[in-house]
Amino acid sequence: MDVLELYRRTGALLQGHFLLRSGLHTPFFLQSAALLQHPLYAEAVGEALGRLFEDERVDFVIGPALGGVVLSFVVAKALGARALFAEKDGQGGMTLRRGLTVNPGDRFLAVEDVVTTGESVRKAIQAAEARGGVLVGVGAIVDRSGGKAAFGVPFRVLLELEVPQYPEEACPLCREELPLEEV
Ligand SMILES: O=P(O)(O)OC[C@H]1O[C@H](OP(=O)(O)OP(=O)(O)O)[C@H](O)[C@@H]1O
Ligand SMILES: O=C(O)c1cc(=O)[nH]c(=O)[nH]1
Ligand SMILES: [Mg+2]
Repeated sequence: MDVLELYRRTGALLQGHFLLRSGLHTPFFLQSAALLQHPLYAEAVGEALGRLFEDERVDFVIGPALGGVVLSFVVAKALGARALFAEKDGQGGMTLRRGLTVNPGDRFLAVEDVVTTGESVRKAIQAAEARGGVLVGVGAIVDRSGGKAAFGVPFRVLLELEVPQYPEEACPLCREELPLEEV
């Protein structure tokens, strides 16, 4: 599956000067919602990502809201598992709400649309582990961490993307005074 072509085709590959969740700046932003709004593309992505974990006997899939909600659903459908999502808890972490539950010992796969530092998906993992879930893998559509993200379990992705990302003080786009976009 040519994931980058899917982002391009759906207008989800943005170029400019963007502020990332981690505070880093970058000239490239992957707007996954623009891709996943298309059910057929979302389903194809879910099947491709699910296939990478089909031997893991997953009870549920979880992703950090919002980006991880649709993704969790389509991957879970492909794996015949439950689809959960974690939400920001207002204190810097993530939690399960809305009656979503974990049975102690449930094997789970964490999914993320785009991994930059991995902090967001890590918070969703912590929310599920706190309820007794056992992490068996992490999947992402795109890993743009430059090989830095690791979770202590298999981390499998559809696309590894090498894109520049800078701390604010070292950002050349800031030096050029290009307006910073918060997407
Ligand atoms: O690996 P990280 O450094 O944590 O960055 C990547 C995260 O940033 C984006 O989510 P964001 O928090 O912007 O919000 P959203 O999912 O609600 O769109 C994206 O969906 C990932 O969850
Ligand atoms: O790091 C992020 O916040 C991030 C990067 C990216 O390419 N897409 C996205 O939705 N978030
Ligand atoms: Mg997100």
